[in-house]
Amino acid sequence: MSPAIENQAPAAALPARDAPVFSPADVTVVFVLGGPGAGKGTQCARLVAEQGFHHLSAGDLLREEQDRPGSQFGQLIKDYIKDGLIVPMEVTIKLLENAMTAALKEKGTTKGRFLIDGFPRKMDQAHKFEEAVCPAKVVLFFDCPEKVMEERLLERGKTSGRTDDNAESIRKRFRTFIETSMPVVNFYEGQGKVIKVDATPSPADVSVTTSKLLTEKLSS
Ligand SMILES: Nc1ncnc2c1ncn2[C@@H]1O[C@H](COP(=O)(O)OP(=O)(O)O)[C@@H](O)[C@H]1O
Ligand SMILES: O=c1ccn([C@@H]2O[C@H](COP(=O)(O)OP(=O)(O)O)[C@@H](O)[C@H]2O)c(=O)[nH]1
Repeated sequence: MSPAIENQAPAAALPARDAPVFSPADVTVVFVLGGPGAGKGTQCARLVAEQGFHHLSAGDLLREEQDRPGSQFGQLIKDYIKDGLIVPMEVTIKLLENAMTAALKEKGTTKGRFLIDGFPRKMDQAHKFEEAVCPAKVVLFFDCPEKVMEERLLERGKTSGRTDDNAESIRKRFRTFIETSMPVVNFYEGQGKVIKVDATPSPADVSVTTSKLLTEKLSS
């Protein structure tokens, strides 16, 4: 099943609901946050291999929808990503919900563990996702200085083909991260849900720390 969304106004993509679609008794959601280039995708891939999580990258889902022939949201997504801005939440949340439903259906189960990578990046997304889709159990936060992230992104930009891995878009993404996404990390920190990991060591070393802390937190 494709996670594509029907052509309609963003707000209409997400109907009001009395309860989340998935129960936290069945579905474990781990939000994975960190600045652009902190290594979220890299660490998610390792957690999938080691711990059998299902990995959903909000950015990847948006880029897929952007490229889907006939998508009403293609141009909108393209413009927001290039400018490092947050796409209207209804679009992203619907894509995530569809992808979660598809993943569980494919496995023929109602139970699953998801790494939701690069989301939520804004407080309204966090509230809406938890209310309409599924409450989150843990937030993994990869902490990395801008200088290191910038170097990684410029290097990634040599081969990624991404329209936002260039100096100007990177500057805009950093600003959005500080102004809009860090408040989300701080909000969950206040709820005691955040695991903060230093993202500057090698991928293998970051992975060892992440795996250990995540296992401890999920079993506490
Ligand atoms: N710990 C690390 N040390 C050095 N380079 C890394 C590390 N983690 C990731 N990278 C590289 O940095 C770039 C950004 O990593 P990525 O996982 O795509 O970050 P994000 O998903 O947070 O944007 C990639 O090219 C990746 O190979
Ligand atoms: O919930 C999300 C996640 C991503 N994005 C957009 O997708 C871009 C790339 O995000 P991704 O997580 O793929 O990459 P990162 O910036 O973390 O390297 C962001 O800058 C945003 O423009 C968004 O609008 N909403």
